[in-house]
Amino acid sequence: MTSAIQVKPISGALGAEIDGVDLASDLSNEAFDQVHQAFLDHHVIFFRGQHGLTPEKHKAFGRHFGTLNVHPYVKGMEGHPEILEIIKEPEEKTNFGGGWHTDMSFLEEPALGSILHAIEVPPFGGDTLWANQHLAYEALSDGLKETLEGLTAIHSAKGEYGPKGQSALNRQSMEATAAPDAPEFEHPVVRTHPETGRKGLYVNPAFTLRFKGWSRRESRPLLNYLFEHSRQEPFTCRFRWEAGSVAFWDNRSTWHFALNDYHGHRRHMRRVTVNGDRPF
Ligand SMILES: O=C(O)CCC(=O)C(=O)O
Ligand SMILES: [Fe+2]
Repeated sequence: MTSAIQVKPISGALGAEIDGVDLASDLSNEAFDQVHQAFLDHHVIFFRGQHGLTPEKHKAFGRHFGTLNVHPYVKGMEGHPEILEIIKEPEEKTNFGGGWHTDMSFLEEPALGSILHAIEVPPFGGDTLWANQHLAYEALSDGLKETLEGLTAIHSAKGEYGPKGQSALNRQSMEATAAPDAPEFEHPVVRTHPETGRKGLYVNPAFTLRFKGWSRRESRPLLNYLFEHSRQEPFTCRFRWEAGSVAFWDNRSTWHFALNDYHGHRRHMRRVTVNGDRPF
């Protein structure tokens, strides 16, 4: 049987739009395999016009890939604890996800992927950017690659969700709990993707605090170098949302950044987060 699914890359680095899939319908095994393969090949995939994706269907699609996460610090949607309502009201100044990060690297088993559904979008702005962390790793010198291979990093939510955090804490439209005592977890700096075997950088500006066995001050210069390196334009793509658009990204191989450039307008998204495994 031939399939109507089409995969159209949106940049040379990562990201592809998928045509011919209704995420609210029961996907055939063949369609599901194609979506999964596109996800692995392109690291973030986009679907347009998914107006029928109810909270139940959104969760059902996520469950194809793993169990669903209930965020430890941000309150979920009424009746759907696994769904985060990411809302910015017109008068709010800060936004959720407004700095480069990968979701939930502060857990022992960080998120595999996140599935974001646009409910209401501003007339301009509010785009999201992604950065391919395989490309970031591959662009490093052999010497630095070798050094980083031997390093472990400490991740925690205590900064972002602590007193000076940039996250959802100071926002009215999303209820977040302060977590100044959030636990620390160790992850390798160079992570091997569990499904493709490809290596990538796995540190990020939001949740990586320092290298294991190094002080914070010692870690800062090298971490800052990696943070600047990893966000370079040739590693990125940028997506323009419409109501009904869906993005499904791989948190094991990408960073993302939600632009906050639509003051005076409302933006409302819903996210389902798929649990992942322990990085190695
Ligand atoms: O609102 C967005 O575009 C992305 C926000 C974010 O970081 C997330 O949903 O994980
Ligand atoms: Fe995020």
